[in-house]
Amino acid sequence: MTAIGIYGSSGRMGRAITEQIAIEGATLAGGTDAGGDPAVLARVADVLVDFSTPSALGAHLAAARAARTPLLIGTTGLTQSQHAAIDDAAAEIAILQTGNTSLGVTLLAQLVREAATRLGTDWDIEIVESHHRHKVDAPSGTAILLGEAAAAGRGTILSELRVDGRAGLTGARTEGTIGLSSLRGGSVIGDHTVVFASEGERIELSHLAQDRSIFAKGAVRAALWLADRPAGRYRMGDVLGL
Ligand SMILES: NC(=O)C1=CN([C@@H]2O[C@H](COP(=O)(O)OP(=O)(O)OC[C@H]3O[C@@H](n4cnc5c(N)ncnc54)[C@H](OP(=O)(O)O)[C@@H]3O)[C@@H](O)[C@H]2O)C=CC1
Ligand SMILES: O=C(O)C1=N[C@H](C(=O)O)C[C@H](O)C1
Repeated sequence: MTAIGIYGSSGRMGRAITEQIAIEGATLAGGTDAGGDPAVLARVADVLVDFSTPSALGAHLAAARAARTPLLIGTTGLTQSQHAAIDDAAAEIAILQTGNTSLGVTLLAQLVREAATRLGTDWDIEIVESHHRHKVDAPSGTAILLGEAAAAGRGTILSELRVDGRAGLTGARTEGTIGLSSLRGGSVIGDHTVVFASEGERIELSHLAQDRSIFAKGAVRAALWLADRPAGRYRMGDVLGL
């Protein structure tokens, strides 16, 4: 039976994934938190999931690579150079990196891409996300994922179009840009709305997470799928056939 190791096992997501592994009758190889040994866990696990913190990514990638153990990266707030390090490691092991492991957001990203493809640049795209007061990164990994889907629908990459937050005398909106805005408060698990706004009409595509178990279910499903994959960088869409 496939044994799953968890980096960040005592955190909110680590605990939800531990519960999900038990619900599915899968096997838990063990877990680490700050100060743990990622290399030992990588050697005993068949597949690893990382829901910890960006500063730990380098050590987790190195451990997974050395042990040749596939790795699912759910941690958000990653830099461009960390994405380059993931690409590098994916030449040797199977890696799935995603800002959201839920089925709903994976489908939403497809819908957003489709809408952005069909609607011209006179339809402004704005992404609004809300999360609990403990979240340390903004905008959320999901907002970035949805922004990337919208940008892909417009035939480009998010960094070409992205506008983060707005304050002060900003001037009028530049056509074709994609705005990202974040709210933080209370216990919100994770809400995302992609707004397509034109003259006289507006389309809003939303996903509202009501329980962290949706991420845990997707993470366990993706980890079991990833365990047997050859080296390469994968997406949730590959797991779910979307
Ligand atoms: N992709 C997705 O679908 C989702 C992604 N996330 C992302 O997952 C990450 C974790 O979220 P959440 O569980 O809410 O956060 P928490 O703060 O609750 O948990 C983070 C965990 O990581 C541990 N940690 C810190 N440093 C290290 C380290 N060097 N090695 C191993 N573990 C370490 C912490 O341990 P300690 O307490 O000892 O510091 C803690 O147990 C965030 O980036 C979040 O955005 C969250 C939900 C869904
Ligand atoms: O930190 C969280 O809680 C979440 N993080 C992910 C993100 O940054 O998008 C996914 C989910 O929205 C919950």
